[in-house]
Amino acid sequence: MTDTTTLTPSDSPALDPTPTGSIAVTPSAPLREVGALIRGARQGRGLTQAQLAERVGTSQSAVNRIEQGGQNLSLELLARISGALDQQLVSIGGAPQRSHLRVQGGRKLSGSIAVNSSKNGAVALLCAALLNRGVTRLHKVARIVEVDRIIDVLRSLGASVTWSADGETLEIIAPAELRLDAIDADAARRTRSVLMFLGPLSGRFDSFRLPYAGGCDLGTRTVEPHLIALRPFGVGVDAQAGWYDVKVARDGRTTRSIVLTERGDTVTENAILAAAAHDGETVIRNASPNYMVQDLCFYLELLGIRIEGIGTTTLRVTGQSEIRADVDYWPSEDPVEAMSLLTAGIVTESTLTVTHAPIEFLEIELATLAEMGLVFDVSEEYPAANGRTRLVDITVHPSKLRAPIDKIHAMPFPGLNIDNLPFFVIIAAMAEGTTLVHDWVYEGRAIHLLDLTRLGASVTLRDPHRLDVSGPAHLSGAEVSCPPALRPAVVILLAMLAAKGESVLRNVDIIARGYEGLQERLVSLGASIDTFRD
Ligand SMILES: CC(=O)N[C@H]1[C@@H](OP(=O)(O)OP(=O)(O)OC[C@H]2O[C@@H](n3ccc(=O)[nH]c3=O)[C@H](O)[C@@H]2O)O[C@H](CO)[C@@H](O)[C@@H]1O
Ligand SMILES: C=C(OP(=O)(O)O)C(=O)O
Repeated sequence: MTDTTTLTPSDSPALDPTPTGSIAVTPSAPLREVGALIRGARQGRGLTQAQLAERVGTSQSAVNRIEQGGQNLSLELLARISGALDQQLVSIGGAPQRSHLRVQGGRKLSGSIAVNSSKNGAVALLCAALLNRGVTRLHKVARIVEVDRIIDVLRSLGASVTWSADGETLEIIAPAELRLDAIDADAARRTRSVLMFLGPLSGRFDSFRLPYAGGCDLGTRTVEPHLIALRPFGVGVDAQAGWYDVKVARDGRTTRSIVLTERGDTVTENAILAAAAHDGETVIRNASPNYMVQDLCFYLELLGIRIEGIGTTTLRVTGQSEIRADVDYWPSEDPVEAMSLLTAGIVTESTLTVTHAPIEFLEIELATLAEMGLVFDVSEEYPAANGRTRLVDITVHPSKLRAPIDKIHAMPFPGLNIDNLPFFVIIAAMAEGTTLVHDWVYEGRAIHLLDLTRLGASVTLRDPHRLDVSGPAHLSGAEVSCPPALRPAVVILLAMLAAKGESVLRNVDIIARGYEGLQERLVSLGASIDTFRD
């Protein structure tokens, strides 16, 4: 049997702090049994009720009621608890269950929606917080699974990481002594970002171990650039049986020069973190000036680290072996989420406003869209809560789109963001003519976008990096299994919003890795999306 929660604009499943009026109760699974399942899974993760409550955005007493079977549960809340515990919870009939979405497509969206802070900024800031012996308070961090994974790793190392009762603020206090042997290798292996512990830890330890890094299924992503970047700090890494064995040979130098072999985002962050953790001055050349790197730099400046050249490809970082500051920081808004929401409006031919869009990191995307005939308005700029990032509101209007003359390809910032490139595939599918989309960065991301053909889009693979996309497509509903890659998964969901009739997207849990409440937020704009489990 299938349990279904229907979400429509009028009953969007506000995950209120103490969920009462639930949308649907699983009739076949008595609440007590569900409560016991949650208790078991929570205890298995070594979490207290209060810690689970923080992650879900509810109160400890609500978790207690849920575990006792005394609290009605919506499937949406169950999915959220599953996400917080990183585990499929409800297993009606035995097999572990995954979430799926049923989309009634072809509806226009309307209204306005604000962009959340970014996944990629958040993970860098969480790793950076390890450097600070004072208290770091990060405000409005997105409640996403990727953040939870890093929090799990930080907690396993002995850090105190707590969400405020309103779920708005994350407080991180690094321990006096890190418990490196107790690292949660399981959580660490599911995120590539754990690599960014290399930089901070190299400042504090002469030898340590880190589990291999994970991430989306996008093809091979080497760690070599990270090792090259950290060599000037004496960092040597031996990769063995799922672990990086790291040794740091200190040579007393107080000036270092690093030339990055790739202008990668996390490698730049690792180099900055290592430079911040070491006394003296480090010059980093071929640095990425991308949004998450800037976010990290703004936070480090608050910690007292001097960084010249923020937003450029040459950074001069003056580090300190002892950093102790109590700081509040508001991570900046996510250009990739902004692009996702803009795409929702574009492909459904809606008038939709996306507020709090970080314009510096969307300029090329907007210029490309303008070439494709998109009609849109951009508001005056206003500062983000961090006081540094420039924001705008962007309103897209229904437009007759055409293929651009030239291919669309990504470049390190200030080029078109590689994580925004997949959204251009569905946009190109709605445009008149043929567009060549070139993803030279990832060996295995373009292939996931072939799933759009299931909905009637004309997308063909020239080779693993190049897609020919012809339009305009008249999409119609279909059943698709979610690709194991975050952005392609969201692209398929957005295409389903545009496709006439009913679509089903199976196994959508990966979306929660990088987006907070995406389904609910699309529903609040007029989309019809049901969440269900088999
Ligand atoms: C947590 C985080 O912030 N993740 C982002 C970060 O990952 P991250 O910084 O980990 O990206 P990688 O280092 O894996 O780089 C992505 C791919 O691009 C290649 N490459 C990169 C730069 C370059 O100058 N030349 C080159 O060939 C790499 O070899 C790799 O195959 O950057 C990626 C590229 O913007 C984004 O997709 C990820 O969302
Ligand atoms: C590729 C991505 O992230 P990660 O580097 O975390 O795998 C992404 O955000 O699309």
